[in-house]
This record gives sequence, C-alpha cells and structure tokens, in this order.
Amino acid sequence: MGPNMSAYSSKQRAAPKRAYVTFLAGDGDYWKGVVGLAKGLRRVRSAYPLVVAVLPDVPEEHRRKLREQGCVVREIQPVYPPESQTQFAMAYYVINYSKLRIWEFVEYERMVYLDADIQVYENIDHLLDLEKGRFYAVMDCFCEKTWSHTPQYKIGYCQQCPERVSWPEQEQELGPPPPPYFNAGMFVHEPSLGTAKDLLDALVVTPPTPFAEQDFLNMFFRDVYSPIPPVYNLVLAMLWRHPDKVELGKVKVVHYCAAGSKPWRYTGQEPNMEREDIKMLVKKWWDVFNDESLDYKGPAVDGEARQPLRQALAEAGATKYFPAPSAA
Ligand SMILES: O=c1ccn([C@@H]2O[C@H](COP(=O)(O)OP(=O)(O)O[C@H]3O[C@H](CO)[C@H](O)[C@H](O)[C@H]3O)[C@@H](O)[C@H]2O)c(=O)[nH]1
Ligand SMILES: O[C@H]1[C@H](O)[C@@H](O)[C@H](O)[C@@H](O)[C@H]1O
Ligand SMILES: [Mn+2]
Repeated sequence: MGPNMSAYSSKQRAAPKRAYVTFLAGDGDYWKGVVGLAKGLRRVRSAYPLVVAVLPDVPEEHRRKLREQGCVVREIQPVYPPESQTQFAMAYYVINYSKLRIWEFVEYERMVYLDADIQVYENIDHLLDLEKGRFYAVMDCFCEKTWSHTPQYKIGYCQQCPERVSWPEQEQELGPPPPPYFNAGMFVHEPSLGTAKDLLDALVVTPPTPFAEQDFLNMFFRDVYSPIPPVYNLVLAMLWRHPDKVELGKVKVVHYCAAGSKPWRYTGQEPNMEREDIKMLVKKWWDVFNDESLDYKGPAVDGEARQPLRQALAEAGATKYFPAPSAA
C-alpha cells in the first residue's frame, strides 16, 4: 500500500461514521417512500448517506431502484416475536420488530432512523451532534383511534396537553401517570452489538403489544429517553388534535402516519384527509418524489454490502441471539 493510500485510510478511520437509516419490508409500494426520502435528504443537502435495511422479501428490482437513488442497501434477517400470541398478526410483528436490526449497523457510530413514510424538508444533520448516551425522539399523541385500547385514550389524556385532562391522582387502577412516550418513526440511536444483544434478549421475554417495537423501544429506553421538539417528527394527527402546538412553517420532518395519509396511496377519502394542510403536505411530498433534478448522479453504488458485521457478530458469540427463522 502506497503512502497516499494509507493516509487516506487513516483519515477515513478518524471521521466518525454517521448515516440516516430507514427500513423496507415486502414487495409492496413502500419503496416509493424510501425513494422519496432519499431525494428529500438530497434536497436539504444532508452530508450523510441513507442506509436501507431490507428484509429478504424485498425484490431485487426494488433494491435496484434504491441503489440508483444512491442508497446503501443492507439486507437484514427478520426478527421474530416471542412464540405463541402471534399467529394472526405475525407479519405485522415481524415487520416492525425487524427494525431492531439497525442496532447491528456498527460500522456507523451514530444514526438517525426514519420510517419510509417520513419526509425531511429541512436539514437535520445537527441531530447527529447531540450528546451521546441518550435516546432522542419526539413525543407521540394519544388522541387517535389507534390508541383506543389504552387507558390514556379512555380518559382523554394526552401527553401533548396534560392540562386538558389531568392524570387521576387518586384512582388506584390507573396507577402512576405514564412516562413520556415517543413515536418510533424517527429517532437518533447509537449502533452497538451490546445494545443489539440486550434488545433481542429483552424482546424474547416481552409479550407483543399493539404498537409492537414502538411500545418495546419505549420500555427499553425509558430511562435514557430525551424528548426533542415536534418539528423533528410531525405526527400528522397533531394538526387537528393539537393545532396550537404546531407551527407548520417551522416543521422540518413530516411523518405521514395518519390513516390514509401515505402520499403514494393518498385518495383524500379518509377522515381529515380533505384538509387543506394535508393536501398541501401530500403535494409537497410528490413534488420531491417527481423532481428529476434530485435524482442521484454520483458514482454507482455497490451491490449489497457484504455484511462485515456478520463476522463481528460471530466473534461476539451473538449469532445465537439472532437466529434465522425456522419457516413462516
Ligand atoms: O409493508 C410494509 C410496512 C412497513 N414498512 C416499514 O415499516 C415502517 C413502519 O410502518 P408504517 O410507517 O406504515 O407505520 P406507522 O407510521 O403507522 O407506524 C408506527 O407504528 C408502528 C408500530 O405500530 C411502528 O412503531 C412505526 O415505527 C411507527 O411509526 C414503514 O415506514 C416502512 O419503513 C415496510 O417497509 N413495508
Ligand atoms: O405509531 C403509531 C401510528 O403511527 C399511529 O398512526 C398513530 O396514531 C400513533 O400515534 C402512533 O403511535
Ligand atoms: Mn411511519
């Protein structure tokens, strides 16, 4: 190796490796979300690449579309929920729990995770400079019907406006007020094989609950969770549930998670979807997706990264915690 080459590699080693990461499962249309996100990150001149953790069921044709947009495609193995309770909701849990694999991406020191139904409208690279050792994410809203199984919803309590209905102090059955709860569509995390192992160890003894990995991550990171402002993950229901808490002009990241709001499936038929702000945000997403000037023009991105961590995992004796599925 010549002197230039070694200088280059030591420089590479010195630079902290950072990236955005999203997740893709299945042969449906979520790849459109990932392409939109890749172009959105380019539009705001993010300094870091977008890694896509793909499950084995993502067809090659879709992986190619992602590489053509400059994404780093990394195949991950599915994470299965603990046995029993799972049967009819199996696919849902496998999809969501598999997100936990991103803690295995230890060639990156720090990552911002973003769901595929998220778009970034202003640069958020500074999130990667936050103090390490904490888990950063935006607090969720409990007001939509998706929350109807919870005591919060039943008494009309939402952490976004605790003053509306305060948590009953006296009532024994509800217990203490719930700790701050984040939406897991966006968060800042530090990959680590130790944490990856702890997550999977905890998962096998945790019965699945309705919000799957979101509930699980909320439990797991409860003591290190630091809320960040809602502009980093606008959960769309905030627009009609807590309009006083949203300044739409300042929002940096939009999460198209409300029922009927995925831009690539939008019909305008579902409740609240006829709102002008929603129509504007859906159009804004399409404008980025369709903007050819945002297509990737850099050097061809290599085929699948060869999973350098497989070796590391084996050395750490961790493979038994990430078993290959028997058959599904
Ligand atoms: O068929 C699918 C379904 C999901 N996904 C990936 O999984 C992510 C999560 O799914 P959704 O965005 O459709 O779901 P929500 O935004 O309603 O999900 C919320 O609740 C989920 C669990 O209920 C997760 O916690 C998720 O992170 C949180 O934002 C998607 O963005 C996408 O990245 C796929 O790739 N293919
Ligand atoms: O992750 C879920 C999901 O995105 C729902 O659509 C939303 O109503 C919830 O608040 C959120 O926790
Ligand atoms: Mn989502």
